[in-house]
Amino acid sequence: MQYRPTLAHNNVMNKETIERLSSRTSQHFLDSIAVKQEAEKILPEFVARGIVAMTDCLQAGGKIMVCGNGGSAADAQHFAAELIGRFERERQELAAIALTTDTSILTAVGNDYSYEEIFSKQVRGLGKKGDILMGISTSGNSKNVVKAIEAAKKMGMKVIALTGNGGGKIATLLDENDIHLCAPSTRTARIQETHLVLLHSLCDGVDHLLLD
Ligand SMILES: O=C(CO)[C@@H](O)[C@H](O)[C@H](O)[C@H](O)COP(=O)(O)O
Ligand SMILES: [Zn+2]
Repeated sequence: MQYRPTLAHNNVMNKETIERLSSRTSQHFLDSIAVKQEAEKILPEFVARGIVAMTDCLQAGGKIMVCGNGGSAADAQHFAAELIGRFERERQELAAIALTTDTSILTAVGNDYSYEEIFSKQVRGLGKKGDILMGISTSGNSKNVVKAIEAAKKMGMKVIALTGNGGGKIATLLDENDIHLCAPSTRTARIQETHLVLLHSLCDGVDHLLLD
């Protein structure tokens, strides 16, 4: 593929290009704000239910397992890090594990079974009744997250699902014991940006219940 010459290549500060790129960035901010404003109308009560469920689980000696693909794998790790480490305040370590990080497990299960099984086998191996599985999928359709949720529900675990796009297949797997946080957008980037606010709200709420 041949790249078009850019500002850097011809070293000319092209005003029209800067304006066009600035305008695209402004639009990203505006679109992100709009989705978050819509989410603020519908999701806080469900986030509150998620906070109570997580705090109950942790106080009873349970743990939170988190999975997702791509940007959502990064979100899973980000969230587990804030529970094990800290969010905004010092507190005890909270039992959380991202199922996206052990490359030996991921490659062995992906290679020997299938990519669809990479999270579900960890859920069956590490999970127990009373734990929570958090599945993050912007489409709601990633098969490895779907299978992890199916495995968790079979084991009597509560599920917190962060989705978008109407919830996809994942929406059909959840019941009244579970918590569904569905970002009101069909665009992956916007959904991911909303998920980050949801994850930080969950951290904040757990800290509030534990510390205040
Ligand atoms: O971050 C992005 C796009 O913004 C991508 O890496 C994205 O996470 C990947 O395409 C994922 O495989 C999408 O999976 P999902 O969110 O639909 O479950
Ligand atoms: Zn992304």
